[in-house]
Amino acid sequence: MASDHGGGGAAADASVNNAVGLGLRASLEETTADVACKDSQSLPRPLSISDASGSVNGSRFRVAYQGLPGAYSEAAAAKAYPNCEAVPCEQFDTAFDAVERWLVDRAVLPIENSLGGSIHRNYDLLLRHNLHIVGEVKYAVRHCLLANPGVKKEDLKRVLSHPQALAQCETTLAKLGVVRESVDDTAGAANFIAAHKLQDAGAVASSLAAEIYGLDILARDIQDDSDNITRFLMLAREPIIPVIDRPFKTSIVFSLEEGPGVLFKALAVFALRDINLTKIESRPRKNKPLRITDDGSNGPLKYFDYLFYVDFEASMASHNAQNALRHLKEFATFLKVLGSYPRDMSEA
Ligand SMILES: O=C(O)C(=O)Cc1ccccc1
Repeated sequence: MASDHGGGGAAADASVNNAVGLGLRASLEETTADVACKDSQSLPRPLSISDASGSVNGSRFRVAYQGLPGAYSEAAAAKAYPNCEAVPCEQFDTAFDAVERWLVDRAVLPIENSLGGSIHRNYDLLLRHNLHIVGEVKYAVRHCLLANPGVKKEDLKRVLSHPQALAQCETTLAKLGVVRESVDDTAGAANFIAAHKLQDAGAVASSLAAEIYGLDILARDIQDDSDNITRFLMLAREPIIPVIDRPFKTSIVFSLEEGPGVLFKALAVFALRDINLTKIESRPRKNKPLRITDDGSNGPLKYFDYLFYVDFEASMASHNAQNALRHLKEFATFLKVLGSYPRDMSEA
């Protein structure tokens, strides 16, 4: 399992060491599952943006996630940091702020899914905040169709869930002929239908969410493909120190000049050094969406400006990766290393 904490490996983690110094290290007595299985009345209240008191109340390693207990991000946090305290947050920004303000040690961010593809908004968040990627986990998501006790499939007129979950269950939901409604997280959908005792609405969420919110499971494994893997990133205030004695991955973001072959040239810096790319994603450059160039004869031309997010299989501690990035810097108009971290080699 890929973890930047608790494994005692060679990747010295500056922020974990800080956390230990401040007494924030995870205790071993209570697991995240223990926390998640308490009844919903005693569940931790999600952090909101106004929770700036800095009241770090215990000694456990704290991992913020967006959503309510029973969300898949909570399970991903537990996979990455087995004895952590998973801290539910209303929004991703709250989770990121909580790390920046030392309220928690890590934030978890779902970034891509084998069925639904990239979670674009979360790519944008990586640049908006100044956190570092320190780990990744792949988690096999198994969706259930949930409803209040007594409600049958035929009663359902609408189904609520996270947009990725709805997309991953498209075939099942289309067969049911229900209206799909997007909400912030899967467990939030389960909580909503339970709290409002809805008789005509279901939720797509985990079996744990069914248990927590007292719902019935009408169907299990309703995702379009049984191999439904989501990749989550672990974010911290400080980068980890990369090593070369185990498989590492590095995530970067860059932008390029306009012109023929520029992306080809950028990707060649990796190909020339035999560095394998595992992901490329382009996003509009939000603070500078258009590039204006003057080609002389036709006057000013407007082009869309893009950011390219690339993951490659090498550690920033390797000369190969350093040379590739030095080469890329020669012609990239912007380049940032988002993190160099151990690859999750586990079965999802
Ligand atoms: O809403 C959740 O439970 C999440 O953690 C986000 C998500 C949604 C669907 C698949 C994977 C992660």
